[in-house]
Amino acid sequence: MIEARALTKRYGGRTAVADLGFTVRPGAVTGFLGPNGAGKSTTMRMILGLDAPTSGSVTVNGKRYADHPAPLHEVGAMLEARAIHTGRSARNHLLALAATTGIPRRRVDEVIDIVGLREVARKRVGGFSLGMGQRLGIASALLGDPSTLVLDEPVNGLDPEGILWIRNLLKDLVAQGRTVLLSSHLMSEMALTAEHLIVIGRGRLIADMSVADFVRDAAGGSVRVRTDDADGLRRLLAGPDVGVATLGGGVLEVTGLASDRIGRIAADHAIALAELTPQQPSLEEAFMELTRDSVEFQPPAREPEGQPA
Ligand SMILES: Nc1ncnc2c1ncn2[C@@H]1O[C@H](COP(=O)(O)OP(=O)(O)OP(=O)(O)O)[C@@H](O)[C@H]1O
Repeated sequence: MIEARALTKRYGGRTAVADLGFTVRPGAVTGFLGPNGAGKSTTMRMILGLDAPTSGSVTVNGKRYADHPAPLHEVGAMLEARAIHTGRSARNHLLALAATTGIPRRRVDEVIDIVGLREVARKRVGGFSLGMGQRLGIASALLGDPSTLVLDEPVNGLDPEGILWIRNLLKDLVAQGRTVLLSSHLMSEMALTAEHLIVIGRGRLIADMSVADFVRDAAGGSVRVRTDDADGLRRLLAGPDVGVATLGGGVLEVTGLASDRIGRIAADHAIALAELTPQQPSLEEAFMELTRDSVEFQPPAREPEGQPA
């Protein structure tokens, strides 16, 4: 369990994290999302005691990281997957890490098996692919058998097979009752991996919700309708909460009415429809909409096309 309370970090005059409060619970993968520079890495560093909060607090299993007598048994982390001495074998790297933290040698072979590196465990890490490096990073995080895992962009640069592997591993880890916090800037990836989302922008909390709620909220799109009688249908659809944009070529874009209702109104008035297509915004678009006001650099706003005055 990770709990942040009024967590704030300032670097000089710059506020990286501002008054952040959230709880990451066991048993579900929690995605930590935000545009570049939102403060994800800073927050993760504070969880792991690598950076001190300017004010507020963040605890793992009820205590600050530094107050745990054996923190590696409480929380495992992967911040930079490739920051590993390249001359050593994967096994020797893990053995050295285990030796300095009082973890038994047999745990090294266990984690090597969990991450599927047994075949290459005696090879030099310098020759590892990005995917193998990520597996080794996760093996290091699991070494102390921690109840909480903090992973910064673990799927970055991985091929589809590697992404699927991490996704399944994380599901297994939370099924064992662990707490997993996983950062990403890709909503589409998160929707497949996480069950809960914490979204931040400019260091502040924007959303703390289930992925199911996010997907449901994102589904409020428009409906594209094509007909030879666009003007007639437009008049019939008009209403206080309905928006109808004429896109040309007999195409209307309707908001505020479901497609089945539009089809029924057209049928009742004998208007033939050539097309009736609900337009769902992608999760990525919904995420960008949610964080729109908090991205650091924005392109100039575009005027919507064909919008009636
Ligand atoms: N050591 C530092 N000194 C000064 N400013 C910093 C430092 N670390 C981070 N920042 C600033 O704090 C803000 C948050 O950065 P952070 O790296 O936590 O964001 P992020 O969400 O992890 O972004 P990204 O997805 O790009 O990694 C940024 O504006 C960044 O420039």
